[in-house]
Amino acid sequence: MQIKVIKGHGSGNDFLLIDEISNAYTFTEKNRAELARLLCHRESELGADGILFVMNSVHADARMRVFNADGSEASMCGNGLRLVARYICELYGRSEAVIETMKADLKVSKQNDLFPDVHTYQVEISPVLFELKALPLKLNQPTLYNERIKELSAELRFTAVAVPNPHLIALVTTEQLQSDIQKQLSEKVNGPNELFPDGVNVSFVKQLDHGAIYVRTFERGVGFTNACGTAMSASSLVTCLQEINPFEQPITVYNNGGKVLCVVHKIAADYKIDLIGNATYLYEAAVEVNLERELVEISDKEELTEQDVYEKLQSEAQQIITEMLKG
Ligand SMILES: N[C@@H](CCC[C@H](N)C(=O)O)C(=O)O
Repeated sequence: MQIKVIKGHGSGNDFLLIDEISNAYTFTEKNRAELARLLCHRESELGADGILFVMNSVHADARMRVFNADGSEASMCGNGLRLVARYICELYGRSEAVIETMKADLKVSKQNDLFPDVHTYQVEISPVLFELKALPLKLNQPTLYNERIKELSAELRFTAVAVPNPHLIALVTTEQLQSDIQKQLSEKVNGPNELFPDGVNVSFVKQLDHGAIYVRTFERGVGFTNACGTAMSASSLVTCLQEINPFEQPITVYNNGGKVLCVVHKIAADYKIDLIGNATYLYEAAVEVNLERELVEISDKEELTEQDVYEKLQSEAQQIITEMLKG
């Protein structure tokens, strides 16, 4: 079969976007998982952290389904949603839209460029759930806020939160960031284990300055990525709860692929987060795929030039991270 894809990224978290609205594909559920495994494989001609399937919705402007590189489906994807936001706004000539995701309909909108000529979108991250059953995390308590998990680390304190995909977050020192603790414990909770039966996205967070943090995430179903949008949003929330950063003010979140802004809102007893960042297209391609024989071949490809300007943002962000982590 021939499939049209757009390869793009949000903070270097890269995706293949497949439009099931304008193209009459007849994918089965099995096909979507197989496509994710085959096309995202880093040794394939494409390679990505996941696939974003854009579909019609009965009650919203469009529907997003996100599949991780290992073929598992995630309930949400913050960086991916910015790409879908751009795609739908451009498709329908709009500056805002509502996108149906697995567990919520989320508002998205076009924003002023975060950096000259970098397409920028804001997406809503919600609902925010602290109940351990929402992740799920099998501990004999209802929530986990800045606490130790003895099976994972004697020194780190973790917060568990679903937005609504599952996140385990620790505020760490530079030494802990530079050690291999994150890799070890992430592999543990994303392999067969009793605590997180569905796996979890694990983030290490370092405060860099007032209103500025660095977040590195090991993503469930993928491994270390350049950035994870829901993780950066959940991490910003954790710093607000710990009174390190303010609610209702932009927090700059640096990551290995660039930077985003997060604004954490407290509405009565609930929280929601605005995630603002790039939605950059790398190329558009037509791909010949044979799922049975696991063959992928690009038949037509148009390289785009947006990445050239994005790299300026990324190198500025990288310099700041290096300087701040030294200090
Ligand atoms: N990269 C995404 C999250 C993708 C899903 C995640 N790996 C999961 O399985 O929950 C983001 O930007 O939020």
